[in-house]
Amino acid sequence: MSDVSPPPPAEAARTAVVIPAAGRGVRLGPGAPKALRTLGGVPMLIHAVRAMAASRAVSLVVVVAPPDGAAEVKSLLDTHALPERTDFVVVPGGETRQESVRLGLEALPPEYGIVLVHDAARPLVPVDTVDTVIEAVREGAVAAVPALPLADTVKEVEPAAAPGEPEPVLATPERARLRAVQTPQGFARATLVRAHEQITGAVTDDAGMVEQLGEPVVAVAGHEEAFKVTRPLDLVLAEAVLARRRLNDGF
Ligand SMILES: Nc1ccn([C@@H]2O[C@H](COP(=O)(O)OP(=O)(O)OP(=O)(O)O)[C@@H](O)[C@H]2O)c(=O)n1
Ligand SMILES: C[C@](O)(CO)[C@H](O)COP(=O)(O)O
Repeated sequence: MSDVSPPPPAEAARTAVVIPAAGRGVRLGPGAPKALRTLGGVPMLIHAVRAMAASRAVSLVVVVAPPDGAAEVKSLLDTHALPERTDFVVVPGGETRQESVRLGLEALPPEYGIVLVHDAARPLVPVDTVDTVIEAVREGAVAAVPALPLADTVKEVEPAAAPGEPEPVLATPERARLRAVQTPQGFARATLVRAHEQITGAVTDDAGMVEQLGEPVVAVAGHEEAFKVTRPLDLVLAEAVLARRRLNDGF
């Protein structure tokens, strides 16, 4: 598998990526904002930016930095090697992921018809997954999400009133119909912008907002290495995946 994708067809709509990177990383534990913590000595955000810029279809990456960290993020982008064919913009983020994505969308120049949203917290997504999402949108999907089948059985419960109390199980959804969705999620820009203008309730992903508009969303093949670094154990896994890649690449 190459770590850079083939060039896009000349007539394809231009594609930009918004990377929300403004979260604190509370579940990861005390320390710097999650996106600025290192993996293999390189900030997680830089891994995520490189993963997006590895797609030749991507010509702009908008990084949504921690609200007081835009200068630091700009300096990180200046001091790490990144492809010259890609432009980079940094904007300060907001209180929630949703608000951070909206601020990133507002920074997009008009010529970008396709927008991907990718968590800085998914630093190791392979370029093939990025290209699969872009391809689905180019071929006419309004929204496309990378997704994987589940290994665990999932239960719907009545959430406990206090932590540690038993939770009554309400239902067991049919696992074969469930998917764990990842990022980058890809969109026709106009639809994603409309979703961020109209949908105000709490959501956990951008595709969910598009679903609330009544627009169709398709799931495409995700990848195990696109996992989200959320808790301390995820960092251990991410370091191991990175070490294996470096060994395979011979550096
Ligand atoms: N106000 C926020 C909150 C989150 N994010 C980003 O959204 C992505 C997914 O969020 P998550 O993994 O939940 O990150 P955190 O919010 O940092 O984690 P936690 O909930 O543990 O604090 C991350 O890249 C995070 O930086 C953001 O840009 N702005
Ligand atoms: C967008 C996302 O990564 C899709 O799985 C996920 O919903 C983000 O959730 P988080 O709690 O903000 O990390």
